[in-house]
Amino acid sequence: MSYNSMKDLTEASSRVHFSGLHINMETQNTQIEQASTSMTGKPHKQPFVIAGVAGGASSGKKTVGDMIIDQLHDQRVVLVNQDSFYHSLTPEELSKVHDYNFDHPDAFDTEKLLSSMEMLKHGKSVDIPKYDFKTYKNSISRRVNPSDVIILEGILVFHDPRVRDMMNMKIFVDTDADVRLARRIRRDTGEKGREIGMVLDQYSKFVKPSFDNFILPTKKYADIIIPRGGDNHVAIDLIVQHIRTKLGQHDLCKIYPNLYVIHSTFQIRGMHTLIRDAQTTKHDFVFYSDRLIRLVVEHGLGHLPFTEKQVTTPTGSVYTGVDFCKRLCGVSVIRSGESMENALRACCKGIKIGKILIHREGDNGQQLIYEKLPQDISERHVLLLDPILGTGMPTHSTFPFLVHGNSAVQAIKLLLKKGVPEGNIIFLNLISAPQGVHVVCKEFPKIKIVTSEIETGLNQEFRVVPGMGEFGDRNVLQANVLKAMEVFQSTRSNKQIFHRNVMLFLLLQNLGYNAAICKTKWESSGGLTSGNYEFIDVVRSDSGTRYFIDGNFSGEFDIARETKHFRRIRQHLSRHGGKTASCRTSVRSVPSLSRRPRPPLNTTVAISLRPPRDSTAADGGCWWQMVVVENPSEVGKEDDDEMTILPLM
Ligand SMILES: Nc1ncnc2c1ncn2[C@@H]1O[C@H](COP(=O)(O)OP(=O)(O)O)[C@@H](O)[C@H]1O
Ligand SMILES: Nc1ccn([C@@H]2O[C@H](COP(=O)(O)O)[C@@H](O)[C@H]2O)c(=O)n1
Repeated sequence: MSYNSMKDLTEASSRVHFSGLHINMETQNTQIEQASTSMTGKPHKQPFVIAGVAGGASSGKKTVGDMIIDQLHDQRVVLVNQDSFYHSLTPEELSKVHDYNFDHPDAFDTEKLLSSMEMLKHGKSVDIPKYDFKTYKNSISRRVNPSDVIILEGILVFHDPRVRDMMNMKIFVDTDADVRLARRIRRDTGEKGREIGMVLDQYSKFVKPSFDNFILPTKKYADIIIPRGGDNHVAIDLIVQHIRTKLGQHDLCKIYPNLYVIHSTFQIRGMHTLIRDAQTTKHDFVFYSDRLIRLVVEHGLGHLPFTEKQVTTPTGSVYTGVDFCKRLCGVSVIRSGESMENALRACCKGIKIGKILIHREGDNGQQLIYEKLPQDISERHVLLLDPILGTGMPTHSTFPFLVHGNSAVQAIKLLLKKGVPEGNIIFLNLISAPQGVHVVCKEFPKIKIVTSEIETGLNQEFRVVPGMGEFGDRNVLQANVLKAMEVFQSTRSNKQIFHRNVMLFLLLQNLGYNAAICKTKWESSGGLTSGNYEFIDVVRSDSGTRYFIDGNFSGEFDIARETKHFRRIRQHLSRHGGKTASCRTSVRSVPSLSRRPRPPLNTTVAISLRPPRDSTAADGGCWWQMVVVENPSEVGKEDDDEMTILPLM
């Protein structure tokens, strides 16, 4: 299997991959062949398989090509014949046609063949000439559109190395010379209306010598040699199976044999759709991401070594099976990796799980690594857990500030330092960016990466796209808050007790968050009514990101007379947690709110929408007030997105 160059394949591998339903099109005798885009309307990706079929004239190349197309009836396949690229004969050549060698490489316009294949390979339609064996000319063309599989068939398709290198699969049809000659006589005297004497003359003068000199020597380039051509159904079945496998794989899997993307089904795509949707509820996010993680974990466990084991069944029969590998452990990269621990524990009862925390310190991006790993880790197989593989940048890279992805490289290096053999590490991701895959697979070729989807890439902020947001934040904190809410449901009516319980629960889980009850109180002044507000202030210990947890956030905004504007804000706040900035935006979307001073960047913001007693500032009945509480610990930080609001309805 080879792409034109490694660079081509690397580029292709960063693109969106889609495997799904395809339109079956007629591949011959049509003026327009194949649709240019898949049914999704997405841009065409590089064809996955360019199969070259070579062999002597009348060996059955076209027959084999047609049989492959027939079996790949649910895929978009196109057959291109090398015959289409025969040079048209000049009047002079035509006058001495018996002396013309049609079996010599120079008889073909190989440059045109190459450029046409390049076009198809890069997803562009191309006009391919039609050759007329009676007039010895190519006049009209047929439009061929790009497809997922391109089959190029012809006596000399393996001759030019540039054409050969475009092929992912090379097939040589090996049919006995006498069979080929018999078929040729029948074809040339019948279809082409030639004299038998002329056919035999051409055979001995050009066809046979060229076969021996140019065609047979290319047999060595073949990946598969098919004896008996179209009669060999087993060989054709195997070829079709291989093409199907390749079509279902991500391009990156072709570069890195240590990368495994779990087989995608519509069920899996459905779960991905749910967890990637920013509107998905916390419950659904946790539930479906957990289901997907279990699949990744199970797939990863499948890569562990096993020993054969026989057991006796209750019927007294002997069952020959396998025994799981016992010496294994999990290691989660804190914090997002912790969200995978439950799934691992569910699959491997009592498994030891270590932790690695890569902590960024200061603006120079200097990293500190904390670890708590099993003492005998060097003797274990390690399932390294991190749901998102992002940049994969190694340390001292151009982007020292990036912790995501970098953490993967750092964590692996630490495991190696602890004596874990590289081949004993299985890195489990839920989603992986191609950039991170390149870095990890290149630097650690013996590590296996198991993931459920490969992403399109990274955006300008080096975040994985399409991605699913900060996984750890969406999952670990939310999962624990949800758990706490469930546990302390009975105290929910008393907000003070409920908040204290949830706060203590979070602290006791040792999640790497600091939590405190935060109370704000304000006096009435300048049109604002006095009031107070309480929430749980959660701060991520490493990055300092703040979260604002309120057991009944939307309840704060319940008023008797809701207006359209008011409802819009309330819905926005109750649907999902938003960054401070988006919260401000929505507040600003109400005209009178926007006239109020914008809170400074270094403050914690509490927003209350209770009607001020003496207010005349009504937006069609919507009263509001905004309270800005200075947060001394945040002074100096100018990050607008430091605080995230997680309303819990
Ligand atoms: N296995 C086969 N048994 C009988 N006839 C065959 C077989 N394979 C091909 N043929 C016939 O031989 C001729 C040449 O086959 P084709 O597939 O066009 O060969 P090529 O493309 O190598 O020139 C065609 O008439 C075809 O029908
Ligand atoms: N005008 C022509 C052009 C080509 N040939 C013969 O066709 C054979 C290649 O076609 P296949 O379909 O069999 O691959 C080759 O052997 C040429 O001699 C011809 O006779 N006249």
